[in-house]
Amino acid sequence: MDQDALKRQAAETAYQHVREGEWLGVGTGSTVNHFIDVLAERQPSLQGCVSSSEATTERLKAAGFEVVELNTAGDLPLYVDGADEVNAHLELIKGGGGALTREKIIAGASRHFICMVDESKQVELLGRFPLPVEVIPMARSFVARQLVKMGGKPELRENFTTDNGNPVLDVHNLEILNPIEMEDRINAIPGVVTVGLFARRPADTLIVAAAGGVETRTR
Ligand SMILES: O=C[C@H](O)[C@H](O)[C@H](O)COP(=O)(O)O
Repeated sequence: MDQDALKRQAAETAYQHVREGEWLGVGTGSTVNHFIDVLAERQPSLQGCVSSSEATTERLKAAGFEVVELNTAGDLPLYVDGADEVNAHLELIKGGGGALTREKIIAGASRHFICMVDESKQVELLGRFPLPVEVIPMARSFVARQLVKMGGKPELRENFTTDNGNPVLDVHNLEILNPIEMEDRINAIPGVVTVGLFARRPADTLIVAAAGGVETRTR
């Protein structure tokens, strides 16, 4: 089975957690796009959606769903998103699509965070996927130098700014032995908007689609 079919299976499984009449937080990326396709087909009568990116907002609206600001919705019962890497503790690397900051805000505001991945995203140690760090433009070089001191190799994501208008540094070669400590250290560098490590707010439920079937794990 190809990766796209696995993503669709993970999305179908995540859909089973969607409740009519409630708010729904929706993440960003190719796996989430499958989830939005499922929403578009089933047309649940939601209270409304909160979106983590302009791209997701556009897709949700095209599928007929109302998208409101998080400020309007308040805390959410459910947030569904993908990830670039996940470990056994359901800690994640996110931000391959650059939506990390809004994703982390919505995850923080949600009671239940479901993460959907295909089996290729599972790792023992986080960090093989370059760790995205969104930075304030004037702090870009300063933050990069601090990341080098931490043993990383930051690369500016070319021709890219986030929905918040900021650049992203993709940090290679980091040994993330303690994800919570690493998240705190990087977030403490002045000029960092968000690091794409989700260790302080890991997923609550992980849906892994593999060739042998879909597995659901909870923390
Ligand atoms: O910024 C993007 C998000 O963190 C995505 O959830 C992540 O990059 C995974 O995306 P995909 O489902 O396309 O692999």
